[in-house]
Amino acid sequence: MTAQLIDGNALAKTIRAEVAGRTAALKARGVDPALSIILVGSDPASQVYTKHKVNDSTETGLAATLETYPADMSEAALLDRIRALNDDPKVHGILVQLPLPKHMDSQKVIETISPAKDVDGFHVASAGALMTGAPGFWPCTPYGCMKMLESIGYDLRGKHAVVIGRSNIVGKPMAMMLLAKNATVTICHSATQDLAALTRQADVIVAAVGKRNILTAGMVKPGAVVIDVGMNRKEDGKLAGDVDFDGVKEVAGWITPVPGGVGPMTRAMLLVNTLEAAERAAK
Ligand SMILES: NC(=O)C1=CN([C@@H]2O[C@H](COP(=O)(O)OP(=O)(O)OC[C@H]3O[C@@H](n4cnc5c(N)ncnc54)[C@H](OP(=O)(O)O)[C@@H]3O)[C@@H](O)[C@H]2O)C=CC1
Ligand SMILES: Nc1nc(=O)c2c([nH]1)NC[C@@H]1CN(c3ccc(C(=O)N[C@@H](CCC(=O)O)C(=O)O)cc3)C=[N+]21
Repeated sequence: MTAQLIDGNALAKTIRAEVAGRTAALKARGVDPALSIILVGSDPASQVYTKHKVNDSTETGLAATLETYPADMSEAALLDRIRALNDDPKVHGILVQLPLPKHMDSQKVIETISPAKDVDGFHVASAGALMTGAPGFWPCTPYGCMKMLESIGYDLRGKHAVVIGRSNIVGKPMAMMLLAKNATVTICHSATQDLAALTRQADVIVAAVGKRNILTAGMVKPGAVVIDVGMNRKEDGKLAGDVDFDGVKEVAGWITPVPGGVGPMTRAMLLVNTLEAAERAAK
């Protein structure tokens, strides 16, 4: 193996410790940072993820409440519940776990969350703030990827970053964050022609597609930094990313594993955003 590993578990642990310290300081000033998580339906994966988020929060001293509702809850009832949380000064962050049941309009639900409490960073106002460089919450997954690059002291200025995937929650905000650090950014998607020709020119590659082995060794320039956002279930039930880890690690300079890479960082950045929301509310 030539690549050095960027350990998401270890970095997330450091970040959680920082959050715990800042949370204690805020509590000493009489503000109890609080996150409300809403889960609609009983998707097993979502149940596991939301439980993880509650445990992470409690561990760092943040108060997290998980509200679960039946899959047939009406959209109107969910919007009413979000508005009540918007108006509750004791609640600093609101997260509605995705995906929502099919009869709901996810974007409408997200736009109902107050931007001041949008700790997922999915609101159109949060997206606009990121695009224009205004203060606002950054989506946790790309934010975590930026922290991983920062942790290795990587200077993005003038570097070519290739992002594979253009979703509103990962690919697009990732590209904006890299651009803000003065990288030259290429965004690839399902209609991209000759993906390999583009990735071979990249100093940094972020894979956020949701397909195994979308990035293989022959597509990577020696020494490049490879960040794997993908989460796929293998036939044996184990998690795998979008990157052919065993092949790419022989070529890349740095690489993130799955599991233990971007996933734990996403959860850590949710805590950072929630704490930030509480600190802003306390001002
Ligand atoms: N680690 C973490 O914390 C998180 C991980 N994830 C994981 O990251 C992955 C991406 O998530 P998300 O952005 O929500 O997914 P989406 O399905 O919303 O987006 C996938 C993107 O990949 C593009 N794409 C599909 N096929 C190809 C291809 N052959 N070549 C190039 N691009 C392609 C799509 O292009 P087009 O737009 O043209 O359709 C789309 O832009 C998933 O595996 C998800 O599970 C997501 C969130 C958090
Ligand atoms: N409103 C909302 N916000 C989200 O941020 C959100 C969401 N909905 N819906 C689902 C996706 C997915 N997501 C993950 C985050 C961390 C891990 C994670 O910690 N993964 C561990 C492994 C966990 C395991 O073993 O299953 C790892 O990669 O090491 C996984 C998935 C957040 N999402």
